[in-house]
Amino acid sequence: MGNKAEINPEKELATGLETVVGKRDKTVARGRKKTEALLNVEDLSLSFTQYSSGLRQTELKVISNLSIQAYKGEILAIVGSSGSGKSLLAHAILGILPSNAKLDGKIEYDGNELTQERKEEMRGKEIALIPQAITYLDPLMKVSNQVIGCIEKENEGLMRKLQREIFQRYNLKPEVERMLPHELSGGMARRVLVSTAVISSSKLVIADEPTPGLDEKTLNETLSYFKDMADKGCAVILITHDIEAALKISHKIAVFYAGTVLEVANVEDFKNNGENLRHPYTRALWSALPQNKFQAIKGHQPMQDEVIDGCIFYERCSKKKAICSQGTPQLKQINGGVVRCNNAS
Ligand SMILES: Nc1ncnc2c1ncn2[C@@H]1O[C@H](COP(=O)(O)OP(=O)(O)OP(=O)(O)O)[C@@H](O)[C@H]1O
Ligand code: NI
Repeated sequence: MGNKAEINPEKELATGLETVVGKRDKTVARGRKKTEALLNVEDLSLSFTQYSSGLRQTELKVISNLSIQAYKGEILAIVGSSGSGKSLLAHAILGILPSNAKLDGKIEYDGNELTQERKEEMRGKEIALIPQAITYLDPLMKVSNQVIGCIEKENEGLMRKLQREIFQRYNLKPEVERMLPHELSGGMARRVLVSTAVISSSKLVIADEPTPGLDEKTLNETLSYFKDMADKGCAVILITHDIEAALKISHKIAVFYAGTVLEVANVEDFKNNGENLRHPYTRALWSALPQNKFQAIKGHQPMQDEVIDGCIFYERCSKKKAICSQGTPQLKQINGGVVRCNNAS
């Protein structure tokens, strides 16, 4: 990343792309507080309609009562076990769920409801997804054309210039422009995907597990791209299994479990002995970190078709009381974070 000081893509992007992309969202309500979230997800539920034998229709609930916020200039990490609903949340925000999905609750962007129409309008422009795999790119289209996306002829020159600057910044040599996706190495592919988000001048960037299998150097490099985006004023959502990586760059950590959020903690809460963490599951994740001796907890996340009356973590919780088996605990604000636990105070 030795070229960083010579070019200033942020400035280029801020000026150039206003002209190119043209219509930015002008629906921002005036006089809103600066602290308002760029993305506000409230009480989101998601289920899939499924047909079993004899055309019997069933609803499989995969996300329930899920609330999170993302703020400009901040990185929100989303962690949690496999199947806890992390990718589906990203797909719900981008409006790319399959047709048998039923979504309830509120998704607001910049103070206004994010309808399916608005999601489609903003996808790849105002809101970008950095997918996990290069398979999301068209295998038959040159890399540079995919990074630039669909643009009007008169803007092509400016976009090519921006693309070259961004490639240079991310250490992608000029010949990469003419390559097809299968010609890229794993690291190059990741940088191409990041470039797609950067050139889009998106304000909300969602990265879905961008780091698995990376060596230490490439991992840190990838993390630094997200930090750059947040420093530039973007709201970044980083979906990851790698809590240690998340702790390096994030401001807040949302802990997902079986389709809901059990805690949103500040990164500082993970320091020292983790005693400021609010939920027993987050504390268990903390104990499972390598520096804390990988202590695991017994049991597994409930399956979607299991009916659970009380707290979703009840079976595995070491602090459970009788009340925890009856009804879902309310989401409480504690010490600058939120938690869904009867015992937290
Ligand atoms: N189209 C679908 N129909 C039915 N169930 C689905 C569908 N898509 C996803 N699911 C289920 O929803 C749950 C949440 O999936 P999701 O992909 O969001 O998990 P995740 O937290 O991203 O997991 P991972 O960490 O493994 O990527 C999973 O149990 C998955 O099997
Ligand atoms: Ni996923």
